[in-house]
Amino acid sequence: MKKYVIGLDYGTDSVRAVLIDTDNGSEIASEVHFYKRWKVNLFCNPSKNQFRQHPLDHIEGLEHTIKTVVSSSGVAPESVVGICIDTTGSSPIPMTENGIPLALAKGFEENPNAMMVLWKDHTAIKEATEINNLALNWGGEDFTKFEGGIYSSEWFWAKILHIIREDEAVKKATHTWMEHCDWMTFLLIENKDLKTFKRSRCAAGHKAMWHENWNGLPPEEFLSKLDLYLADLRQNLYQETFTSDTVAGNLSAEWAEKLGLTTNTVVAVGTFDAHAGAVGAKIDEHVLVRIMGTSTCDIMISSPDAIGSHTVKGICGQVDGSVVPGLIGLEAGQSAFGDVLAWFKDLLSWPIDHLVMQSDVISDEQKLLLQAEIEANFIKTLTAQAENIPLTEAIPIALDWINGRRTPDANQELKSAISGLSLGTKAPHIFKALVNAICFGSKMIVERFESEGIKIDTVIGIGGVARKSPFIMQTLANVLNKPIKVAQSDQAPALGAAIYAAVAAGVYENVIQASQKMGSDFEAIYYPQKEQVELYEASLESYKVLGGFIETLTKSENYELHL
Ligand SMILES: Nc1ncnc2c1ncn2[C@@H]1O[C@H](COP(=O)(O)OP(=O)(O)O)[C@@H](O)[C@H]1O
Ligand SMILES: O=C(CO)[C@@H](O)[C@@H](O)COP(=O)(O)O
Repeated sequence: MKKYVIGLDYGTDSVRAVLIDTDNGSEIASEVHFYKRWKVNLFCNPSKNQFRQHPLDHIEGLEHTIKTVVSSSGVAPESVVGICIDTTGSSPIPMTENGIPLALAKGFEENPNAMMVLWKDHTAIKEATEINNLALNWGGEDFTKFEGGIYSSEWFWAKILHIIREDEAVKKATHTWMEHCDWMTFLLIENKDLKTFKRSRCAAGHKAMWHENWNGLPPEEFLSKLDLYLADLRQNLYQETFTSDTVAGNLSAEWAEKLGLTTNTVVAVGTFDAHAGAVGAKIDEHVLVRIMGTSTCDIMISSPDAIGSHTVKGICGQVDGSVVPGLIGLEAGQSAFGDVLAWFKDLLSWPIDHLVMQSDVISDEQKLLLQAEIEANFIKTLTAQAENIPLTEAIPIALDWINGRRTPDANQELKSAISGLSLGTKAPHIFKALVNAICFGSKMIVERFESEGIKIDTVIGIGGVARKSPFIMQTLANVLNKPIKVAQSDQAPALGAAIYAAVAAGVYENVIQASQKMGSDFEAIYYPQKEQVELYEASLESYKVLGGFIETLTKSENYELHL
């Protein structure tokens, strides 16, 4: 009997499922579901950097996408041998004693603090600073050392600390917290015992300071210095963690029926989107896989012997088995990549949204047509014009820190800046400056890996921007001065999740073997252009000077008054 697996990828705006043939990785069916509540900005407050998602958005997406790929593929339910789920992270969810997300419990349905705190929520900057100060000064082990030496407000403990201090009712009603990838996995399987449920190594290691060296999560002695709540919570979390080639459990009878599958299907331990994406793109040692979409994640793997006891500074962690079991997974990234350009598009759209679309001069029907035309050509036209501006023309210098800086050296308090504006600066000049900025931010990550002794031979790009923008990919190849291969798959993270599912179901012996057979091929390669490389080197220096200036300004005593 032929065997199939399902990979599910929960992104920022939507969830995608793919049904994959385990023989060769070919995609038999796929389906996307956009989160309904999130789409209309419910429970979010961007001016406070608050981004929450309702668990019903995730349940609806789970049911719709899996049901659709199973029925549209026409494969026999019993031939679907495994499922694996990846999600964004750190995206923790408060859970009740009965193992349900708090926002599904009576009285908490509309409370954003009872919902999933999305990776890009930066409400916990103060709490992250508190964790960093304690880790450095408490006189014991520095528990941030395998997480780049700086704990981020995007991560597990900082977010929890923030919520429980803000909301007494949520604090009282919450029994445990789960990463999004763990909750989705827990939901599908038969075993509903919170104590024995297998949590993700990837999530725990990169975001919750879990490490074998200190036998799991940071000890109560450390957590209690932050808040007694955290020390109590630790008892309801976990000690052991598992890699995604492991079976978390079999599909429950209830979900098998809902999805049109059988209880023989195994569900693998959950993971993060970027790490799954790297597997979908055939990651290997000395290969940097960049997942370039709303944000970027930069993933590498290294043998434990090569990395030894060295801790790489300023990245989002090095974790045994977070990508490939047996190897150390390294993660870095930018908090905004495509989001920098999405912000600019939004800014330029203001007169369209507030004047053109409110005008009585054109009919509603014409407005709809106009809106569709603008949407189809907005980025395309800016790109075409920006591409034609030579680098020798005055182009502003911008920073990519519009949502703070994830790496190198996390600092989510930083903001973006643009310098070098003149009366001659037009929108395409600023667009080009922003494209340069996101590529310079990428270069800083590559420089950090290399200066820390992690050799990069090949760069692979996956994700929306990698596939949709040859302009950005060419700029990136010039800035990095390295060729970049772009993976063919539209759904590399979901494909990577499917690869984990195939190993968990016993179809392949290990992740590398399965990834070689099932991983994505490549559709394009961008080579650096010599003269451009030299010109970009000069602009990179200006980016570093501007960055240094903004960092100093942010630290200065009176700066907040000017915000
Ligand atoms: N042609 C393009 N040029 C530049 N940015 C783009 C282009 N197409 C999409 N984007 C950006 O890509 C991001 C979405 O990336 P995608 O990988 O599809 O989603 P996600 O990161 O949520 O998984 C958005 O920020 C969008 O602005
Ligand atoms: O930070 C991580 C993983 O560690 C990502 O989940 C996060 O950047 C979100 O990724 P997307 O930009 O939505 O693809």
